[in-house]
Amino acid sequence: MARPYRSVLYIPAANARAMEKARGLAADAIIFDLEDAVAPDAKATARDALAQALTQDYGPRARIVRINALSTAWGADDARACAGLDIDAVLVPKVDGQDDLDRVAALIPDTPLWAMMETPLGMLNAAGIAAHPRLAGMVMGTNDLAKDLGSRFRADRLPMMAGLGLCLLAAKAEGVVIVDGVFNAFKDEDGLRAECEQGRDMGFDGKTLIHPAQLEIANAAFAPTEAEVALARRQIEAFDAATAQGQGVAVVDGRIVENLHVATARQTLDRAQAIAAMAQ
Ligand SMILES: CC(C)(COP(=O)(O)OP(=O)(O)OC[C@H]1O[C@@H](n2cnc3c(N)ncnc32)[C@H](O)[C@@H]1OP(=O)(O)O)[C@@H](O)C(=O)NCCC(=O)NCCSC(=O)C[C@H](O)C(=O)O
Ligand SMILES: [Mg+2]
Repeated sequence: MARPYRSVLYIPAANARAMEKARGLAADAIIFDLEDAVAPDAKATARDALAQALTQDYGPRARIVRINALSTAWGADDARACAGLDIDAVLVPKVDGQDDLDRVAALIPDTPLWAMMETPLGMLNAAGIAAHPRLAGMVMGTNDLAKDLGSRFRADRLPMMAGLGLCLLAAKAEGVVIVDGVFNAFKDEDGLRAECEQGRDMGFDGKTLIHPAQLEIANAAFAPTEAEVALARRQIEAFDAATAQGQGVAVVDGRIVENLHVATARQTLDRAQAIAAMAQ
C-alpha cells in the first residue's frame, strides 16, 4: 500500500460547501459522489460542480469519483467526464462482474478503477472482479448489500460476514486496496469505533465515512499503535541478530519471530511511515 486509506470520506458532488471543506479535512481519501448522494434532478449540475472543484488543490488526499452505473441515464456521461479529470480513480457502483468494469474501462482510457462491492452477485464474483487488470481498489457497500440480502443491521455484522470475507480474500489475493462500508449513525462515536476495530481486525485498509466527525476515529483505528510500531522494530532487530548467529528464529516477549513475522513487522513500519507522510 503506497498510501494510506484509513479514512475515505464520501462527499455529495452537489454539495459545494462540503467539497471546499474537504480540502482541509484529515481524510486519507475522498470519494466525490455522483451516485446515491445526488438527487436525479441535480446529477448534471453536480457533474459540472465536481469538475470545477477538482481544479482546486486537495493535497495528499486521494481523489476518487463515484459515477452512476452505466445502466442509468447518467453513467456514460459521468464516465466520459471523468476521462478529463485529474483524479486517482473512478469508483464503479454495483459491480456484478468483470463485464461491468470492461464497459467503464472502454470509456475511460487510463484511470485506475475501483469497484463498489454491494450486490450478492458481486460477492460471488469477487475473485474475478479483484483480478480485473484495471482494478486498484474495492469498497464495501454494506447498505446496498443489506437491502439485497434482506438482512438486519446488527452490531456484530454477522449477516455481512460471508460477503465481507469473500471480498477481503479476493482483494488480498490480488493485492488491491479494500475499505470497509459506512457506519450510518454518524453521531454514535462508540458504535463507529467498535465497527472500525472490527474492520481493522479483519484486515480492511480503512473505512468509508459519511461525515467529518467520523475521521478521527477511523484514522486512529486503522493506524498502527505506538506499541505495534515499537514491537515491529524490536522484532526486526531480534530477527536480524538471530540470523547473524545463523539462527532462523528469534524470541520477543516470549513469542517466536520468524521471517513471516518480520514481513508483517515491515508492513507495520511502512504503514506508519505512509501515515506520517500524509501529515507533512
Ligand atoms: C449526513 C449529512 C447529510 C449531514 O449533513 P449536515 O447536516 O450538513 O451535517 P453537519 O451540519 O453536522 O455538518 C457539519 C459541517 O461538516 C460539513 N460536512 C458534512 N458532511 C460532510 C462530508 N461528507 N464531507 C465534507 N464536509 C461535510 C458540513 O458542510 C458542515 O460544514 P460547515 O458549513 O463548515 O459547518 C452529510 O454529512 C452528508 O451528506 N454526508 C454524505 C452522505 C453520502 O455521501 N452518502 C452517500 C455515500 S454512502 C453510500 O452510498 C454507501 C454505499 O453505497 C452502500 O451501499 O452502503
Ligand atoms: Mg451503495
